[in-house]
Amino acid sequence: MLKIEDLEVTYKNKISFLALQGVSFTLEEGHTCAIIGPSGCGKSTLLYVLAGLLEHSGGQVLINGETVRPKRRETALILQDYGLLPWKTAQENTSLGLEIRGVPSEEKRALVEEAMQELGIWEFRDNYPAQLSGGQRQRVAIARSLTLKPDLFLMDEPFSSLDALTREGLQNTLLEFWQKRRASMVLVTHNIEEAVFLGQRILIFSGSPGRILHVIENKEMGEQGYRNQQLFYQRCSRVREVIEKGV
Ligand SMILES: Nc1ncnc2c1ncn2[C@@H]1O[C@H](COP(=O)(O)OP(=O)(O)OP(=O)(O)O)[C@@H](O)[C@H]1O
Repeated sequence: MLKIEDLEVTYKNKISFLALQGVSFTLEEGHTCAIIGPSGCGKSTLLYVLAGLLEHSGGQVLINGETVRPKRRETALILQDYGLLPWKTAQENTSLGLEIRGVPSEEKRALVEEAMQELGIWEFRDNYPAQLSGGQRQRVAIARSLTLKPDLFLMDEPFSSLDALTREGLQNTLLEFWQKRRASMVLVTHNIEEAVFLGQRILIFSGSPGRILHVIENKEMGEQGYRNQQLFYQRCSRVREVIEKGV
C-alpha cells in the first residue's frame, strides 16, 4: 500500500529546515502502523507528505505503486481539531466531502446515514458542533471521511484532546471499524498505550531531523482483550524504554 524510501523533507523559508531525513518504511494493504516520537520530530510533516499536501525534497513515496499525488480521493486525513464548520449540523458536516464531489443527494443521504450509524452519532445529526461533546465531534470528523470510502486513513493525534474514557471508547470504535473494513491506517500519537493498542507496527521517531529510531512489530494488536494482557504492558514498557533511552 505504502512504500516510503529514503524520504527527506526540507521546509524552505528564509532559512531551510530539514524536518525528515532517511525515512524508509512500508505498510502492507489493510495493515496499521503507529508513529510515535518527541514533539517536533516530523510526525505531522510525514502525514502531510503522505496526504499529498506537502512536497518532499528527496526520496520516494509510493501509494499502490504510484507516486503520491495531491487530493487522492481514497486517502482520508483526520486531524486533531476535527475541522467541523460551526454553522452546519452534524449531518451537514458529515456530508461535506460528498457535497464537494457533487454526489447526488439520494446517494449522499444514504452514505451519510450509514457512516453516522456506524459511528453511533446518527441520533445527534441535527446538533451543531457546539452542541456535541469532544468525542462526538471527533466521530463526526471520522464519519465524514468514511463517506468517501477511503482505503488509506491518515490520523494526526485524533483523540489527543479527549478525556481518557472517551479516548478508550473511540480507540475501540476505530479498532472495530478497522477489523470490519481492513483499510490501511497510519496513526500519529503521543500516547504509548494508543500506539500499542492500534499499531501492528510501531515506528519510533527521533528528532531532529526526524528519523526512524526503532521499529517494533506488534502482531498481537487487535486480539480479543489485548489491552488487559501481560504482553500489552510489556510492549508499552518496551516502547517507553526506546523513547527514553534510544535503544
Ligand atoms: N511550515 C514550516 N516551516 C518551517 N518549519 C516547519 C514548518 N512546519 C513544521 N516545521 C518544523 O518541522 C519540524 C517538524 O514539525 P512537525 O509538526 O511535523 O512535528 P511533530 O512531530 O508533528 O510535532 P508535534 O508532536 O509537536 O505535533 C518542527 O521542528 C517544526 O518546527
